[in-house]
Amino acid sequence: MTRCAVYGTGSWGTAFAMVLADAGCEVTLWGRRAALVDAINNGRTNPDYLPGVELPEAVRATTDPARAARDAEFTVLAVPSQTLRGNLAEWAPLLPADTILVSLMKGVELGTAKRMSEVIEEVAKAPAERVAVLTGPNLAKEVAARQPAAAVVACADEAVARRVQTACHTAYFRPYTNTDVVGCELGGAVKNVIALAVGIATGMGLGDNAKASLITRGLAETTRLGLAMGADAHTFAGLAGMGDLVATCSSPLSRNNTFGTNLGRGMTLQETIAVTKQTAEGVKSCESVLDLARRHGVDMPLTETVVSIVHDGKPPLVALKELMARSAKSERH
Ligand SMILES: NC(=O)c1ccc[n+]([C@@H]2O[C@H](COP(=O)([O-])OP(=O)(O)OC[C@H]3O[C@@H](n4cnc5c(N)ncnc54)[C@H](O)[C@@H]3O)[C@@H](O)[C@H]2O)c1
Ligand SMILES: O=P(O)(O)OC[C@H](O)CO
Repeated sequence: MTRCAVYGTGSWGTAFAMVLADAGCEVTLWGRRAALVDAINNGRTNPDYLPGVELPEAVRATTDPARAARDAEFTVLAVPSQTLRGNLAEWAPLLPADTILVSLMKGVELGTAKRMSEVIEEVAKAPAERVAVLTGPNLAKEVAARQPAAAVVACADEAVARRVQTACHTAYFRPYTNTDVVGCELGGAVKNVIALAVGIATGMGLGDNAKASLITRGLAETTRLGLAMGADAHTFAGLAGMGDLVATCSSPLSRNNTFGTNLGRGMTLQETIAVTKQTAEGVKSCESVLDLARRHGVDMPLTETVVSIVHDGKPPLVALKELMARSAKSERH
């Protein structure tokens, strides 16, 4: 039986562990808290992140990272993007030498502006051919309810992407493969920033025309950044780009979208953080995405606007007026 280790017992780590188990794998989840690990092993639930969902028998949990790593053909990483480097430095010496590392994360590291696969390669000293990324429109609660979804597995080595695809293919979860790792990762990270913008628009009471315009122009600036970084433009029309933008920007299940809605309704950043129980990656990654854009000389006005509202306290109404007053442009700009 294929052995998988999943590091992170949050909503997506747990939901993806279920997918792997349903696809026939034996999964060990690593979690920080003994009480949660105990609830998973003895109660067959994750009451903190997926209450009411019964976990398959093939999902077990441990607080021991070495035990999780044992004989893992696939090592899946599902912790917040900004803690990955520190977490993986601890786990890397425990991992089997030939394990395939799979990133579920949708963020860009603050300070270095590195994508998660780059952090993994660096910290685990793994070649790109052993690092895969799984992304796409995958709201954890829907996947945990076994509602149909498609995803993308990206890896520089297509054969490795196919191995990951086989390990997580179920009747309700349909992964495609792609070799454009840069494009797939950027699609996942930048959509969180655009979901903040759409959420803010919702909170301000703006209409569907405004939201559709944000989604579309958000995709345009994601694609511009991607092309400057060597990604394939087609990726952004796929599940990692358009697909994830549509899911995240239209679903109240999205933490980024909800975070933006609260800000748009007039909550302060501190108040919004206080009511947000899970990881909303865009809050930190908007700054690292803007950093990436500047490093590559790419204009990303929506990302810049989100940073100015979230981190510089610009009132959303002022930001909206400024965006609308930008000089007229060709759509292909
Ligand atoms: N939830 C989703 O629907 C979803 C879907 C696709 C991708 N993702 C991505 O998956 C990644 C994980 O998100 P999530 O939804 O599981 O988040 P979450 O907030 O539900 O869970 C995060 C997990 O990381 C753990 N954690 C927090 N700080 C930590 C630290 N310092 N060290 C070790 N562990 C720590 C938490 O205890 C928790 O188990 C994010 O990058 C997110 O964008 C989430
Ligand atoms: O809840 P969010 O905003 O982190 O979005 C979850 C997933 O990334 C959707 O694909």
